[in-house]
Amino acid sequence: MAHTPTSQQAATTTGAGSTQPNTGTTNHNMDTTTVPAADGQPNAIEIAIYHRLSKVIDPELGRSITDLGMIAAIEATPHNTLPLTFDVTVHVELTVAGCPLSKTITNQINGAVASYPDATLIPHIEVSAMSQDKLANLVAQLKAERRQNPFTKPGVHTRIFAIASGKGGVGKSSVTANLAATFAALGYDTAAIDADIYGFSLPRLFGVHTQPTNLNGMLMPVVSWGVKLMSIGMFAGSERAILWRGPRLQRSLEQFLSDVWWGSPDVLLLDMAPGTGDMAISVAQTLPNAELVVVTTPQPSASEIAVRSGLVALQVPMTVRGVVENMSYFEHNGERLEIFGHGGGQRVSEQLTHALGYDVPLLAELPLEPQIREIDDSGRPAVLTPSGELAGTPFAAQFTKLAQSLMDNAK
Ligand SMILES: Nc1ncnc2c1ncn2[C@@H]1O[C@H](COP(=O)(O)OP(=O)(O)OP(=O)(O)O)[C@@H](O)[C@H]1O
Repeated sequence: MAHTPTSQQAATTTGAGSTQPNTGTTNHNMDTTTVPAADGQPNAIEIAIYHRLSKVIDPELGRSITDLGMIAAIEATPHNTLPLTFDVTVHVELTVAGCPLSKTITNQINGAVASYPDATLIPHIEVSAMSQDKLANLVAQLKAERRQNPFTKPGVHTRIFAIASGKGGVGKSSVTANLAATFAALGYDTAAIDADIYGFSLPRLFGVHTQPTNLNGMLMPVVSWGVKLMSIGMFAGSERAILWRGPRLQRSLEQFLSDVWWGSPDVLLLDMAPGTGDMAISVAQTLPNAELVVVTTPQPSASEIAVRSGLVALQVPMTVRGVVENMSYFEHNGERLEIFGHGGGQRVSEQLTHALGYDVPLLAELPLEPQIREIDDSGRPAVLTPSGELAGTPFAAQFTKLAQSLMDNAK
């Protein structure tokens, strides 16, 4: 049962007969009928706590936990012995039992209750899972709001960069991972999709060993190093079969877009399969806003095919934003050794500029560094320090410049 606090320090009674806490932060316009008080009659502390909980955001859905219906009940009762102290029990219903982020959410709820300024509150958090019906309603509501592919709606501001290469092994996935990590470290809300469905690399490069949470058929991207990620490589056996409804693999991208709750990222990167294949056409059809970034190494065998991967823009309405040359040189005793030759990136830039009729600049020339491979393979993009900040290395500086030039460059 909920009790109205008796202390004037905890609450003041308004002329309308409703009890309001005397904190300047209270939302006096809040409809108190929505406050799930245990006895249906919310008291001042319960109203104030509900308001404070409306600021707690579910990390996966990016919505307030009160909007999501996750607060099932709040009960504030005076403490048995301590004066001006209340026990506050918050009944939280998570979307899925054993949700990996439950600790984050409950810690935030604890903080919101314990830091209440007008009385001493002792938090008690009771965690359970939503009923199937409630969850189904919530997912239906979220799906209705989001509708299909969220990146093609009018007014969507997400910049989408498809990272392509002609040849495999030139470092396209490594560039995607480091660029995504750089965007996230610079403060952009960043998402990345492994569109390389047979040769997926992003889970390894980001050290992801967990599966995305499946909310009644809507998937939550896995967040690693600040980047929202989705890859076929995150699914094992039977789950993989569920994700790939039917044999039409080309639908994979559409499914990643429409079946995953992305929120509203500033940047979406797609790690494309090597080659000039169907996926590029599929991206152009599904994401008409996508811009292509072509990765090559300096050697002609890579750059010739890289040009072809950029020429897909002649067939579909897609802009090639620029070229990145990877493994350009190896620095040894202050000397730059051009192990894979010279000029591949520049050649791709010139040929695409000529063929497409607009400037396709060479955006970066990245070094070959064994350390980069070692760090990438350890599950941390090499641009980041172990604590997740941008490293103070020339390599991280080059990626920062690359990220900024991509964002500065108007579509
Ligand atoms: N600049 C670099 N210096 C050192 N190693 C690199 C560099 N870029 C990439 N690598 C390493 O080269 C290998 C191939 O890179 P990556 O997997 O990113 O290539 P890819 O183009 O995506 O290939 P595929 O499409 O076949 O998966 C990886 O082991 C990666 O760590």
